Amino acid sequence: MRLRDVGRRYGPRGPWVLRGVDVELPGAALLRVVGGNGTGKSTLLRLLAGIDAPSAGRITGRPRPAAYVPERFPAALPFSAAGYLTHLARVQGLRRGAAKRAAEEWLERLGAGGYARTPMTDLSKGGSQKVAVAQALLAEPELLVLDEAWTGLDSAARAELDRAVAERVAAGGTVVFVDHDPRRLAGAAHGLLRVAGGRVEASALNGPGCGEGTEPVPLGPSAVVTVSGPAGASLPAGLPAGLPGGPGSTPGPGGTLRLTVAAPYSDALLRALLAARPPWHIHAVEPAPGPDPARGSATEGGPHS
Ligand SMILES: Nc1ncnc2c1ncn2[C@@H]1O[C@H](COP(=O)(O)OP(=O)(O)OP(=O)(O)O)[C@@H](O)[C@H]1O
Repeated sequence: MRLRDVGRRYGPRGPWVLRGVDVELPGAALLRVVGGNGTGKSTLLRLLAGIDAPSAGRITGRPRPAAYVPERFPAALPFSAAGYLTHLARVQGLRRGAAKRAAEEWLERLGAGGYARTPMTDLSKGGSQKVAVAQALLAEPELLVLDEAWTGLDSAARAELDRAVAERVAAGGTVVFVDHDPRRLAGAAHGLLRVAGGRVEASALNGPGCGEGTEPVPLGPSAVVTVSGPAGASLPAGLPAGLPGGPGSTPGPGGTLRLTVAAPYSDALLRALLAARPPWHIHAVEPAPGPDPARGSATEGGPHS
């Protein structure tokens, strides 16, 4: 997806909020948008999601389907939570049965199954935020745009949204998010979009071309996955490209490789390794060692397959 000389202002004589924005967003990437208050982060997200059109310039190659969780979700809708999501899934092209199942599955995953039949107008702020998140995940979007989507969710639902984000990226999608908490998905993002003075500056966080000072600080918990490759694979050069979470690798015992990844990415990383042809052999998945190096393995055992 490419933004070329994009500008946005509200009203024909309004001040330019964004101007001359020229960035390209990669696939299979998690991108964090940062910037001071009122600099235009939400404006940029609405342009990316296609909710607003640019006042100048062009946006091309938007992945489809695209989905968006707005900062403020209109909760006063004449539906139950499940009714609303089923309706949206139908609009997105799912058949009646599949739409109902997708709605129920996402409400369950987010811990909102108990109020699936509750009218939207009666939902708590947290309940309505779960519906806001569920509506964006129904159609397995290739582009997912999240504006403070974790705000108002309980910790289990926040962790579920982290997992859903990792799944979208593992499936080759682009996820762009803003969050006031700098620890949100810290260590997992592949790039930064910094909004300042009406401009947007993109920088890579993992992989080649990392700018100095833009390395992610791994504040969140990490997992270590010990693997060995298919026979004859050279380590780590033989690792499949574009692994979820951009894991770091260090040599492990007995010719194995230890991959360190932000915890929300561990399931997606395991799936990607097992889905590789030929598949990789998983020896252990354990929390990254804390300050105590004597801490043992959590799930040392045989291969997962
Ligand atoms: N619908 C609108 N009509 C008029 N002006 C708007 C509208 N939406 C945003 N703006 C203005 O555009 C500027 C950027 O707002 P935006 O919400 O995009 O910034 P932000 O960085 O997301 O802010 P915050 O950090 O407070 O969430 C602000 O001056 C805001 O007042």
